[in-house]
Amino acid sequence: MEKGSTLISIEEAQNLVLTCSSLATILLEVPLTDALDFVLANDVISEIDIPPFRQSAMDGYALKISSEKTYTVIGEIKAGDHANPPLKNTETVRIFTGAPVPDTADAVIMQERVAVDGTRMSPQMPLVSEMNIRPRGSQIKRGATALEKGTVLKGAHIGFLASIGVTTVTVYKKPSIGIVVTGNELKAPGTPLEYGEIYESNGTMLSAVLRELGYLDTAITTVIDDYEETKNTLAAAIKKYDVVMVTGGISVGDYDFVGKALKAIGVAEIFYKVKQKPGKPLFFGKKDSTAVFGLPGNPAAALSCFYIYVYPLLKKTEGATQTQLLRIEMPMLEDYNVRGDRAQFLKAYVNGAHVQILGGQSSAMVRAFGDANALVFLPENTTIVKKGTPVKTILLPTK
Ligand SMILES: Nc1nc2c(c(=O)[nH]1)N[C@H]1C(S)=C(S)[C@@H](COP(=O)(O)OP(=O)(O)OC[C@H]3O[C@@H](n4cnc5c(N)ncnc54)[C@H](O)[C@@H]3O)O[C@H]1N2
Ligand code: MOO
Repeated sequence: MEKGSTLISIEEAQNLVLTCSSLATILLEVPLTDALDFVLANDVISEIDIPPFRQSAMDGYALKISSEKTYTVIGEIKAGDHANPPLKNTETVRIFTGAPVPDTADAVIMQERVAVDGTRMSPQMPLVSEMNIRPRGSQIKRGATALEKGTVLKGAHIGFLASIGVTTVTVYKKPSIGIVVTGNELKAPGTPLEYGEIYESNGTMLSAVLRELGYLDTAITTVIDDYEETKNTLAAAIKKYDVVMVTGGISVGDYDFVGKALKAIGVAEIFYKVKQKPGKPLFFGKKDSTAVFGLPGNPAAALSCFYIYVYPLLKKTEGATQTQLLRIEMPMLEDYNVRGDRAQFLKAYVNGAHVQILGGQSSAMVRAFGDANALVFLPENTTIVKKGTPVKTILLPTK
């Protein structure tokens, strides 16, 4: 344990974030076409069978199976036709994929497996009852749950809901998110840098990452290292947004005003400092219904804390069943010598059957995050991880 501070464990911190976050109370009815990335607030019940009729899965011939070797072609049914001709024992209809299979037919034979001579059709393979016919309701039955409450709507879900005729869905309102970046050294890209200055990138990065995840109600505010200004800016952000992420100014330096300012404006500290690398000085607190994260100023540390702590809170707030990023075990591609004794999150690339720890792990360097599709978690006091050893691998969202 560090002198003069109480570092909590990663697990403790993650649990505190989840127990202290509350579900959105505002529900929205949105057109299905605008529902991507929202979370369903109700189960969606299908009002129809899908497919709504017995449907041909092949281009071929629909028939009633008999002992006859040859059938007479009496017509044709294509997708979208409403015909339902009664078939006698030795009759068949030409049929196409997606077309309704006549009630009297019990098999469809694909056209590659028949011999045709004028209106005479002879199957060239054994016929099996209901072959190449999609039963009515085989994808979903009327009255069944199509999608459950808590589902994060992806493109495929939107397609599935469209297929059962849904036009609007009830979803949780997504949290609004204020990003406050602190530091005298920060300049907006587009202006020349004076000695000692850097370009502001945390706000731009976090807002882009939020956009990737479907959070669009966000804004960035910049504040200099001044106690009064920090207090005023944070108080205004906390009043306005459901979640506030501050970056920088959370460590122990004389000009790190964020902690003091948050306390002064009445943000209750839930934890400050976590036994992890990067992101040791992470702060989490609450004021009224607003969750406040003090993220480290170092860009890669800020992003790492975003995925491990802020992401689950956002997901829980918007009602998602799955709040954590997916975790798998993957064998290491190469040996890795660990620096430091804190538990670590390392930028990594899952490549087929292995995971590779990327170069450029410094929390000041964000480049490797761009190449990463995962974070490898190594518990505290790990010294070396040998090639082939399975490690906990957290998959980053891909877009
Ligand atoms: N005496 C100690 N010093 C530090 C400790 C410590 O325990 N004792 N912890 C170090 C660790 S770990 C981290 S992480 C940083 C966190 O410090 P802050 O959160 O207070 O961040 P700053 O000092 O304001 O900035 C750190 C670094 O990041 C750059 N930065 C800040 N904001 C932005 C931005 N919006 N865009 C781009 N870059 C940004 C800033 O210029 C600094 O270089 O504290 C260590 N120190
Ligand atoms: O923990 Mo700091 O977040 O290493 O960079």
